[in-house]
Amino acid sequence: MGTDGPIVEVRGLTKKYGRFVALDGLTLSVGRGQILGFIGPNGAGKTTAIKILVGLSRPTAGSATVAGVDCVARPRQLKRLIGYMPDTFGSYDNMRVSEYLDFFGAAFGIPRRARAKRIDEVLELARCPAFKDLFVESLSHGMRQRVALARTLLHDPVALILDEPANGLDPPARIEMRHLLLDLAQRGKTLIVTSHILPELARICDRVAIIARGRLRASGTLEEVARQLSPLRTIEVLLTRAGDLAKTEGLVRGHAAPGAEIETSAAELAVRFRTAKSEAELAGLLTALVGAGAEVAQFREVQTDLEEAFMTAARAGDAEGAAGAPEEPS
Ligand SMILES: Nc1ncnc2c1ncn2[C@@H]1O[C@H](COP(=O)(O)OP(=O)(O)OP(=O)(O)O)[C@@H](O)[C@H]1O
Repeated sequence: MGTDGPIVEVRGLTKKYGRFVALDGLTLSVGRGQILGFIGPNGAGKTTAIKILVGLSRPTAGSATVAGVDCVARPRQLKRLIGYMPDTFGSYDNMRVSEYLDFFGAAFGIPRRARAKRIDEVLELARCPAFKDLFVESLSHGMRQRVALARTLLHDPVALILDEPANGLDPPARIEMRHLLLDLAQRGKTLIVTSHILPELARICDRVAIIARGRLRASGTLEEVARQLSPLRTIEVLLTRAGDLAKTEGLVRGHAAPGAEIETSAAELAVRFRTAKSEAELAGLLTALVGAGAEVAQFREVQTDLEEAFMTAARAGDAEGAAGAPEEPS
């Protein structure tokens, strides 16, 4: 996956509303078949960036391309390459799902004959062929999300931008949506997905980009992002005997930097600590523990979760704002 060079490429993208900078030099790229989780607190600039990518807004500076096509200079060509699923469905009374998709297919300029076939294909892709003859207004929220996804696929775009696709879905519908998105990536689609349900994103994304106050705070795999936001990682030592806890804590304290956070849990038979030490130094600690007779069941790094990375990035944005970033317009 992701071997053909970037499909979506954003360089130095900046958007100002008057003196207010909503997006400040955003640079990122997403490869073919990759899923990028695009996250940030409310007002971070996600929608601003998405609007530029789908050709609905012009940047103040910088550039954005999809499959090499400039999002500003060539909006007609761009619309064929990109599928955008906003977080609202709209209201469509007295319309069956097939008519709804036919309406959008026509808007995309798909000839009538091809349209009928394409509607069956996208309903298959969105795993909802049984919805075809139902009235749109009778669909549940989860069913609508699948129909919206089918609509997004009608013109066979190379890249999909999905705004909060899992929002408001119950757990089974969320799992179904997750499988659908992974399936589309497998088929070579490039996906940019925003979500406030962070554990959900962590399960499907190859990479994440975190923005706050218009600026990119961290990007890469979840592990890389965690590292960019904090050089410290959490190591957990699990023991088999309570009698080894004090000895383990002592050795960890000797190894860690002065004043380092060390937490010992008798209930879990665990010692956890935050450290910036190298792999070789950690291997040395493990050797010392075993040499001292501690029975170590596990010695491992505890992964930072996306929620924690998100909060760190948001706090960095807030601290910067408090230090004098421009105020929002009234
Ligand atoms: N047309 C506009 N005029 C002035 N300011 C705007 C305009 N559109 C957006 N903004 C401001 O730009 C900032 C970024 O907004 P944006 O909608 O991109 O955030 P977001 O990350 O999508 O937030 P959310 O998660 O709440 O949807 C906000 O402070 C917003 O008030």
